[in-house]
Amino acid sequence: MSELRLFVTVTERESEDILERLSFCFGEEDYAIGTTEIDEKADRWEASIYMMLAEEDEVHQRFREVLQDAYPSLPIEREVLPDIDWIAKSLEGLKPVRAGRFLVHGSHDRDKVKAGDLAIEIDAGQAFGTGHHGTTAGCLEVIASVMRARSPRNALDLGTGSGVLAIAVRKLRNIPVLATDIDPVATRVARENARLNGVVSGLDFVTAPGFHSPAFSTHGPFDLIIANILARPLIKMAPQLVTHLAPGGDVILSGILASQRWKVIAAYSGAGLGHVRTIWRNGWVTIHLRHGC
Ligand SMILES: C[S@@+](CC[C@H](N)C(=O)[O-])C[C@H]1O[C@@H](n2cnc3c(N)ncnc32)[C@H](O)[C@@H]1O
Repeated sequence: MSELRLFVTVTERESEDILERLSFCFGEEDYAIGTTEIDEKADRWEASIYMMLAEEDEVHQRFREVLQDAYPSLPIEREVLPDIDWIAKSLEGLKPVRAGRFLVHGSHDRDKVKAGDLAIEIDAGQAFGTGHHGTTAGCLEVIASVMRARSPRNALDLGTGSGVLAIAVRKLRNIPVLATDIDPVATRVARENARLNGVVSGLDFVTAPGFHSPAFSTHGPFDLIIANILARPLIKMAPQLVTHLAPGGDVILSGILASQRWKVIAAYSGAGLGHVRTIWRNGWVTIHLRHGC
């Protein structure tokens, strides 16, 4: 059965407000809700809610009620999402992926890199992170926007997997990056990927569960922390993660299903971080938070 997206096109500030209103109305129900930047210069954003086609009438009616007070004449648009072609999907792993300014590709696709692309070469292997998963792609997109707007002096990639996110940070800015993973195979693969991508110096790989290593104090506190793990461990480690964050620092979290995002945001608000934005990719969300905002 087909899926549908109902959305409104507004400014960034309005999209955040509408996201709040939608979550208040739809609460713990199983609808994915999200905001997406459409045009940075024109400050055009979409606030969307996703549902099955059969639920459209009821959700549309409730969406209209949500908008009634503050945005009575805002048109609600609709988009029917394509049914997933599982055969094509199984071939996706072979294709390069674009996210923000990055093109993540396998070694067989070097010729697909165009001038202006920030290319990261990762072959599917023993560690997670080829760019195809919604969480990796979401992190890459937010990393690109944070690096555009801010000037972090160092970064931590917690749960580095293939090393793709740490490599992305180094491709954008020549700052020291600590990349850690609980899995020693991942740190070995990530180190090898960094070498393949020509970003060896300033990038340290350490095997450690959570924050259990002296490396965090030696390299931190960090202006930017990226952690693509899962909602439950992220919630648990919120207080500890924040102690390794520099004042005013940015945090990018992923590995979170759309329905879990409020619990994650609440845990990090409780630890002193403000929500900057949430982006949605294939049912997964990536959350950008900032200390003291
Ligand atoms: C979803 S993958 C993310 C990989 C890569 N950063 C990306 O975005 O594609 C999560 C990674 O976190 C690691 N991991 C899971 N729990 C961890 C923990 N408590 N401490 C450190 N790493 C952890 C896993 O071994 C895995 O490599």
